[in-house]
Amino acid sequence: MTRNQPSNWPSEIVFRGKSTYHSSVTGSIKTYLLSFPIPSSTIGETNTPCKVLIRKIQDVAHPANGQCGLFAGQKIGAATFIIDYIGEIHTDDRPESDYDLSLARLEDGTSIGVDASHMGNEARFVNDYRGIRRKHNAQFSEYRTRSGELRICIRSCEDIKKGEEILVSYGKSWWKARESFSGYSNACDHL
Ligand SMILES: C[S@@+](CC[C@H](N)C(=O)[O-])C[C@H]1O[C@@H](n2cnc3c(N)ncnc32)[C@H](O)[C@@H]1O
Repeated sequence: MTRNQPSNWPSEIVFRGKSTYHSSVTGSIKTYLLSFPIPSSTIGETNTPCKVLIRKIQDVAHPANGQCGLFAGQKIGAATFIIDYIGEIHTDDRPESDYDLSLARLEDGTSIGVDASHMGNEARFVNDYRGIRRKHNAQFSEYRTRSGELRICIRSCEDIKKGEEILVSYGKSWWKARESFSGYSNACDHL
C-alpha cells in the first residue's frame, strides 16, 4: 500500500511510496527482485501500514538530538508490520550512505541495497536504539509481497505505545564501519 507525502517531509528528499530501480540493476536481477515464486503464507502487500510520524528530536540526552526520528502515531502491537523501507534499489557501492540497507546478496556475490538517502518514505527516519533505549522495539525484516516483490519492512518486536520512538538495530557492522565518526550533521533542518 502506498502512502501520501507527510506535510513535514524535507524538500530535498523525494518522497516515494514505491521502490525505484537504479540503472545498475540489470534485467535478470530485476526479475529476481520482482517476481520470485512465494508461498501464499508469506506476508502480503495487503499489510496495512501503521500510522507513523517524523519528529524532530529536541532532547540533549538523545544521541541524534537535532535530527529526526520515527515515532508511533498509534498504539502498535508486538510483531506488527509497521511500514515498508522504501528507497532506490541498486547494486553499485554506496559506502557514504547512512540510509542504505542490504536487501539481498546473490550467489555471484552481487549485493543489492535499498538506499533512502535521496528518496524514500518515513521509514528512512528510523534511528538505532543505542544510547536511547535498552533494546530495539522494532526490526528490519525482509519479505515478498503477494506479487513476489522482495522488500524490507520495519516490524515491531514488542508493543509500542502511541508517541514512542520506533527504534531498530542497525547492527554492529553498521556502527563498526563508522567508528571513525567525528560528528553527524543536522539532518532535520526542515522541521
Ligand atoms: C537512517 S538515518 C536515521 C534518521 C536520521 N536521524 C535523520 O534525521 O535523517 C541514520 C542516521 O541517524 C543517526 N542516528 C541514528 N541512530 C542513532 C543513534 N543511536 N545514535 C546516534 N545517531 C544515530 C545517525 O546520524 C545516522 O547516520
